[in-house]
This record gives sequence, C-alpha cells and structure tokens, in this order.
Amino acid sequence: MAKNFSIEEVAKHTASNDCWVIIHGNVYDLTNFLSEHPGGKKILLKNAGIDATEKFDSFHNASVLTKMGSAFLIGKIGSDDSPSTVETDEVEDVNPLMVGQHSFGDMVPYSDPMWYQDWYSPYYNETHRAVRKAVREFVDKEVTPFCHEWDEAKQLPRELYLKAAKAGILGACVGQVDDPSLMKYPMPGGVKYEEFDSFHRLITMDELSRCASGGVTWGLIGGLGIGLGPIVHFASKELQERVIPGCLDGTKNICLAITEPSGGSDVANLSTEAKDMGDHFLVNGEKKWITNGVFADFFTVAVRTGKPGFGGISFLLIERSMPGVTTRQMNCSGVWSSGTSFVIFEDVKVPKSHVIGKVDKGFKYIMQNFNPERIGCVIQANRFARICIEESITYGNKRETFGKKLIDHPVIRNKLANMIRKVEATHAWLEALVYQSTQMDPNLQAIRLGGPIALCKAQASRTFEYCAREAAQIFGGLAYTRGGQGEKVERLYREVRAYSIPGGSEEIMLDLGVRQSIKVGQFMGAKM
Ligand code: HEM
Repeated sequence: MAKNFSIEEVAKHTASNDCWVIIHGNVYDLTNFLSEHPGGKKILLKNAGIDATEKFDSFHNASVLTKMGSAFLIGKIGSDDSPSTVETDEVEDVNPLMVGQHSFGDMVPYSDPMWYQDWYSPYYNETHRAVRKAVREFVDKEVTPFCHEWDEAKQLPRELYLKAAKAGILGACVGQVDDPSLMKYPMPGGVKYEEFDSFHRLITMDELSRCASGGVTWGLIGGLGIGLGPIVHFASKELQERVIPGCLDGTKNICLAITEPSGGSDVANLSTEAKDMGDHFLVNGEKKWITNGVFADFFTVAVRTGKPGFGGISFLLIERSMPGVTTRQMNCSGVWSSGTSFVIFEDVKVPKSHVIGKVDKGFKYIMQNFNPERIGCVIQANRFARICIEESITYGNKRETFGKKLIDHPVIRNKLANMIRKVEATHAWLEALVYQSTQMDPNLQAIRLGGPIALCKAQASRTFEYCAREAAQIFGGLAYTRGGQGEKVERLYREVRAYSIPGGSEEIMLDLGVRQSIKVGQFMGAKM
C-alpha cells in the first residue's frame, strides 16, 4: 500500500483531470479510468473526493475490486498508527452467540453449511477444517474472480489446472489411488493421504463450487472425476502409470465417453463398435455431450465388444494421439468453459493393452462409477443453490424498492425461506449418505446406496432449479444480463440442466431410486 491520506486531502480531488474516491477505506485515483468506466464518467465525478463505498457496493459485485482495483489504488484513509492497527493487551470481544470456536466464512445466514456457522456436527474434525480453509483461500484468489471471463472465452487456462493440482484439489477430487507415488502433490490443508476421507472430498468439491460456475467445476474436475475413476479402480498397473500422474499434476486431461447421439441414459444399448482384430481393437462410433472432450488427452470409452445389451460392453483407454480421433466443441446453454464435445472415432486402432479391466465387464464398471459421480452432482448442485441464497440475501440487503430494502418485503423473505429449507434438507441428506460411504463395505455400497443417491441427485437438481429461478426473480434484470452484479445468478440459471440431465436424468433417478430401494427392501425381508 503506497500512502496514507486524510479525508480532507481526498476531498481536494474532484475534477475530471484529478478524480479520487474512497471505497472501503482505500483511496483510488480514477482520473485515467473516467472515460473507460462502464457506468459512465459523470457518476464517478459526482462521487469524486468522498466515500463512495455504499454506492460502489450497490452497483458492482465484489470481484470488480479484486480484478481491477489494484490498477487505481493509491493508498488508504488514516495513518499507520491509527487505533485499528495498534496492538493492545485488551481481551478480544467474544460474540455471545458463539457456541464453539469454529465459525468460518462471512456468516451470511445459510450461505454455508451449518457447521461453518458454529453449529455442532458429528462429522468433522481439525483435518476437515484445514481442507475447508485451504480450498476456500485458493478458490477466492485463483478461481472466483475469473469465472466470467473464462466462461465467455469458453475455456479454462492451463495454469488453472497446474495451480489446482499443486493445491491438492485435483487429487482430493479423485481420492485414494492404489499407488500414492503416482500423485505428485499432497492433499489440501496438509491432510495426510491415508487420513483423507469422503468428507474431505465433499468439502473440497463444495468449496470449489463456491466459484458459482458449473463450467469451471465440470471443466476442472468433471472429466477427471468420472474419466479417471475406472482407471484408478479397474485398470492395469501399466495403464495407471501411463495416465494417473499427468491427470493429477494438471498437465493432462481425461474424459469419460459413454453417451452417444442416439442414447443418453440408456447405456446398455450403446453402439460404438470395437472389433477384435487379434492384437488390437478397431473402434468406430460417435460420442456426444462429452465433458472435457474438446481438450482431453485421454478418453475412457465405453464400446461394444460383444453381444447386444449390457453383457457386451467394455471400457477402452483411447488416446487423442491415436489416428482417427476427432473432437469438436458443442454449443450448449451452460457450462461453457467445460469443453463439452462431440467425439468421433474412425477406424481407431486401440492396442489390447488399453482394455480397462476385463473385456465385456464394462457395464459393471459404469454402474460402480455412477455413485461417486452422482454424489459429485449433488455437492455441486446444492452449493450452487446455496449461492443463490447467499447472493439473494446480500443483494436483498442493499437494493431498495418502494422505500424499503428488498429483504424487508415479506414476499422476498418467503422466497428465501423456501430456498433455505430445500437446501438445508438436501445438505443433511448428502452428509448422511457420505457418512454411510465412510462406514459401509465398498462392495455393498452400489446396492445399498444406489437408490438413495439417485433420489438425492434428483432432490439436489430440483432444489438448484428452484433456487436459481427464485434468485433470478429477486435479481430482476440483473439476472437477465451476463456479467456485473447478477453474474453468478445469470450463469447458474442457465447451468441448471447440466445437473438435472447428465449422470442420470431426474426422471431416471426418481424411478431408479424407488425400484432399487424396493429390491433392497425385499432382500431385507420387508413385508410389502
Ligand atoms: C475502482 C473503482 C471502480 C471500478 C474499477 C468500476 C468498474 C466498473 C465496472 C467493471 C462496471 C461494469 C459492471 C460490473 O462489472 O459490475 C461498472 C459499472 C458501474 N459503475 Fe463502476 N467502477 C468503479 C467505481 C464506481 C463508483 C465509485 C461508482 C458510483 C458511485 C460507480 C458506478 C457504476 C455504475 C452506476 C455502473 C453501471 C451498473 C449497471 O450496469 O447496473 N462505479 N463499474
């Protein structure tokens, strides 16, 4: 910080060739910004020489200062020995509402799970708090301020993958691998690899989703989470050594290619053909809506090696460098920076060493992959819904209509109440399911947890849809414009379908959830 100024000194700079303002205690020289300011020159001159914090906050979102502020910052109000910076022996005031010592975040009600706001929880310990802090710092600094420009550019910078890898976030989203030496970087928050559990993973994904961009979350960990899973769990050591290190150090990308133009949720009928040619398979077919396909180096591909139906499906590792692989970016309504792609395989020769697991056992692997994928969808969708609450409460406290703040209108509070009850109920269910996954025999999880996880995915995407709609109504025109104050809500609103359709559409999830649970009930002797 360059200099200290008094309020009187700032008040002298009110001309078009000398224009200063105070925002949040800092002094900005906006002289060279006047003609470029998107809100116009006049409004800056009207507020020149004074504290414009309240007005600034009412027209911008916080990332404007993070991104552009430093170019105009010349100092702060006060002196270095002003009372706020002088050390004293006085005991810090303790908030009488605190019941523990673990509050975290900005305390906007319901903008974080309850355990952040000092509630007791049986699930979390010091290591979870360490992950929470580390990932939040990373996302606040390296991700959130840039989501809008990455979305518009329809791609993420390579440095983001490298930085996220170094921060342990890529590794955390994948979880345990057979050979930890394949992971270059430690887990976030300094948590020991062997102590890292599903709640650490939940926190990592939840905190990452605070960036409020499905394009970023799908772009960074979407292909990784679902494409690397089959390699981690079923591939040979040789394939693991070939693929895992690059994907987890941020230099390579992987995607999962199952869906085809003719069928989404009907996986058992996929038709991409892998013909046995003796020492290799010859692959022909098309895949559609493949997350990260545009820039993926590796493709975990479901192909037909055998008879029709689920018994003839295998997983192959296909590499972009293999002749006959082409991809093109698809124009989707949301998740723009995630590289959603149409993929074509034309006479691709795939060595037999690239079979993942066993031939014709692919359907089983696909099914096992679904539970973690769906839990990932729940985490992201529910955090996005929570962001709709946070943004609406914050905006509702500054925007005034008909002589009072939005938050003082009962109709707005009613909207918030309905959003909150849905998000909190979904999060409680999510935690209960994650807890089961830390306790239950992994072989039983696909059967016992498949139904409830499917239902919870539908619950989360419906909650997200509801909250995005209500937040958009609260933000009005600002949620109808890309960028600016309504940036997060506008983007999330058009990303809802990326959670309610892939990974099992809501309709399939609701049906499966009941069917599966009835089956489990029958096995357990239910009298129905
Ligand atoms: C460091 C100082 C400032 C910077 C870097 C800045 C930057 C921006 C940017 C980037 C926008 C486009 C919308 C957005 O992205 O949020 C904008 C819009 C605007 N700004 Fe500023 N601004 C500054 C100070 C101010 C101040 C002090 C005022 C008023 C007192 C002001 C009033 C406005 C208005 C009215 C708009 C239009 C909002 C809308 O489109 O709804 N700005 N500003």
